[in-house]
Amino acid sequence: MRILVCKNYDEMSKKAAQMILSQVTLKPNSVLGLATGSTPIGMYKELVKMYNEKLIDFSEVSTFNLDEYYNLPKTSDQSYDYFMRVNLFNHINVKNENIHIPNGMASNVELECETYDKQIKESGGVDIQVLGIGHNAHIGFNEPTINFERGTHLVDLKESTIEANARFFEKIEDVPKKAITMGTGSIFKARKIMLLACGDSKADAIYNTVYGKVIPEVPASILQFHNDIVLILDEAAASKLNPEDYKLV
Ligand SMILES: N[C@@H]1[C@@H](O)[C@H](O)[C@@H](COP(=O)(O)O)O[C@@H]1O
Repeated sequence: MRILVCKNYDEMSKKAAQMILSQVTLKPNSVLGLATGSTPIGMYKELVKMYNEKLIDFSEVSTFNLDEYYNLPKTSDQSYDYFMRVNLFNHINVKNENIHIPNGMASNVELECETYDKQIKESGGVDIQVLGIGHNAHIGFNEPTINFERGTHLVDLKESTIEANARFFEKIEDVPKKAITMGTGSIFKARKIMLLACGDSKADAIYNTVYGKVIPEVPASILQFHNDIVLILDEAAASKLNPEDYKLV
């Protein structure tokens, strides 16, 4: 695991955007695995800036998002589809047909999950997967559980995740109780993984991800086994790590 620690959120966001820039420059038809949550918003802002400065071209890029709430229409301003359009897709030249986000309103969820996995495979697989992390070390919406799920699936959200995400909704009762998420297995298949975390509320999850046992109760711990993973953290999220294990950037 490579761990880079940045002074603050803005530096973390810039570093992350530079990695996407390098990826897309080297391979213009890259397949990007994208994440939602508040953590990557700064990175998306940087990417939009780079696009406006003509430093990056998304015309051949494909994207696959990690997850979507179940039973929440795309048009809801809390859907991840809406989030991605507002924070990134509406501002860059990615082609609509190259954007993939699980359909949380699918009437046949099993088929939706199978199709999503098939589409990832047919695209050639994810070149770089962006991840945030939940307080309980969930990645995508892979909650702590008793086994690592391979592919895209429907998941029951933990009470703590519902509480953490309630800040985006008017009231906690409005937070969906289920979501469709890529499996830990699908995430792990990405050629490169970049996990972003900021703030001291993520310090324990990061500590367990880096030093803990590799167990499905700590979903992100499986990343210890990936051979091309970088954690980009701010100082607060890295505060429980041994400074010998990271590089200050
Ligand atoms: N499904 C998303 C995750 O992909 C994200 O990593 C997590 C953390 O979000 P935040 O970055 O807002 O802390 O939130 C949600 O649960």
